[in-house]
Amino acid sequence: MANTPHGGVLKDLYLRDANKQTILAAEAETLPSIILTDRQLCDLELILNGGFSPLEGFLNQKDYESVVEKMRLANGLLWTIPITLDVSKEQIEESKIAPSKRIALLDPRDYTALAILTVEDVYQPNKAKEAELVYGANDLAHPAVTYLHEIAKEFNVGGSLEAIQTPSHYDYVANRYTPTELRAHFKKLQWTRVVAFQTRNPMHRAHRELTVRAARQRKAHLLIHPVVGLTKPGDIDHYTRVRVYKALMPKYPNGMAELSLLPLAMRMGGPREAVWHALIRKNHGVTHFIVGRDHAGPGKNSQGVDFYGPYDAQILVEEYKNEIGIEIVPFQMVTYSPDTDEYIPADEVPEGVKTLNISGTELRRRLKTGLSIPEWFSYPEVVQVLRQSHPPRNQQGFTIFFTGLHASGKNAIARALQVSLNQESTRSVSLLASENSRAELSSELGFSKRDRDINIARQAFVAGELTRAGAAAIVAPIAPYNDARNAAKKTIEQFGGFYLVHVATPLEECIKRDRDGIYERAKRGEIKEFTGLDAPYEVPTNADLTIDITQQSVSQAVHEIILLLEKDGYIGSA
Ligand SMILES: Nc1ncnc2c1ncn2[C@@H]1O[C@H](COP(=O)(O)OS(=O)(=O)O)[C@@H](OP(=O)(O)O)[C@H]1O
Repeated sequence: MANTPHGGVLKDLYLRDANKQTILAAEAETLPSIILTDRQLCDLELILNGGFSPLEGFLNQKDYESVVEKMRLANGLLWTIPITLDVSKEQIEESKIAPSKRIALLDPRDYTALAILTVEDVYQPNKAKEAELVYGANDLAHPAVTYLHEIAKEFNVGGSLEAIQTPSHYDYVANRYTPTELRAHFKKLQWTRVVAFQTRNPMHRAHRELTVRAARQRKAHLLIHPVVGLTKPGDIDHYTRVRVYKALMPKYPNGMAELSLLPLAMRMGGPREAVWHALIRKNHGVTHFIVGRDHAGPGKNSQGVDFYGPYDAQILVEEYKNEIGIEIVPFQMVTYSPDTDEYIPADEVPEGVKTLNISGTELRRRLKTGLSIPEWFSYPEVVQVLRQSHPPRNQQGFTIFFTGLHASGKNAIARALQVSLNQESTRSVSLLASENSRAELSSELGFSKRDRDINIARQAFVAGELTRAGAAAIVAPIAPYNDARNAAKKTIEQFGGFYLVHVATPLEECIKRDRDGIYERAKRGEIKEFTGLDAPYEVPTNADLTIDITQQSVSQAVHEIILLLEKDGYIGSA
């Protein structure tokens, strides 16, 4: 028998409202609407499918205050994380949001109406108090507190929901189960005792060992139930993680474990989040839930101290275990003993016995540099998935971003660099020459600061996309302004390497080298706002390389760039 939902009844609003969905969809067309944020979309999905039972909507003020202060809904039922629909003053005015009004809630990706909210109240949350009581500190080092203060809007709208349709998913659709579907699946498999494992990270041998031990101890089957909604900023993307989980599943004995993806927006709320996670699993029909060390931990606060103690989450779930109604399986991380070639719980390691571990940071370093990842740590199939998503530097894309005055020689160096890089067979090389970029991307733009900034942003966008795809991009605009160059760096470096090369040829030399006589025309006033004459060139202070073509040949300049790329591992074999 699957576990009883929290509050006794599974609030599957899709099932409840199935026979009026056409009418609701037609009504939604006539209503004012709110376009949901990514987090609100995740929350909505779990309210509508019963994952957040007993909630049937977003918290009204009474429930919100009670959850913040007492970890309970106003009716006394345990609930630890406030699930709120935040809106701005402008949204309230525009959509005339007020008690008893009906509002359509739209999917931000395609504006499909997913639900209708009947407004109960509109209230202003005390964000500082929420941060203190729910997350333990009003400290912006906590991602949920940053979200609260910097992303969430000023007001909350409370009210009940009617379900029109589920948000569409286009990835791993077959692995996504609603609570109703999961309960039916357990029934079909004749699973009665199920221990769920929550994760937002890739899984390796230690996790397989830990979950099998938990199943063995409780004579239960296993549900691997990872979060694929929103996790901690900087986490490995869920596409990669799901491929990892799929590579890991065959490592369990046949029939022991199932994988289901949970579209949850995590808050990294430690102890309170652990209780919330347990309630969500209970709603999915699970009977046991693993709570490990530092469950849903956000890391360190602004003083460099951990927000929560490593076992705070275990302590809180233990305190409320009767009300949660799911058996908590507290678990120590397991660690590898090379002498006996086995994994043992960290607290059972005998005195003096050597153990090995690889931290998440160390793993990321090894992936980045292409260093080996030992078999005792992970399965070759898992490592292969991680390597595909984290190719070593010599397979990653990069951008060489030249900046310098007209006729500084940057175009000649850029062209020579393109030829030189073409000798390598590993990447395609794209040169966005200044004249091409102006003609193809920015033909309507002139040379005001605003127009130049837009021109640079467009080139950065294209270079970023090329870099993301693993290519080498070379751009060579004048790019006279610091802020535009810095913005370009930010756009591009999230996808791969970025190098700013300043071709620092002095103005007098540029004028001498200017065969087309452009500077002469500018001096005569035929061209206005010309960089170096009557428009500024802000000399970069953060260039990765500075070249002066009066001192160096084109060949030498290209070689210096090649040396830089080699040093960082972008070219040559690792
Ligand atoms: N007012 C003014 N100021 C600077 N340059 C001017 C101007 N008007 C036209 N040109 C010609 O346009 C080329 C520079 O375009 P960019 O796209 O590189 O400029 S910017 O980065 O947007 O500032 C540059 O050519 P190249 O240096 O050969 O690319 C200039 O000849």
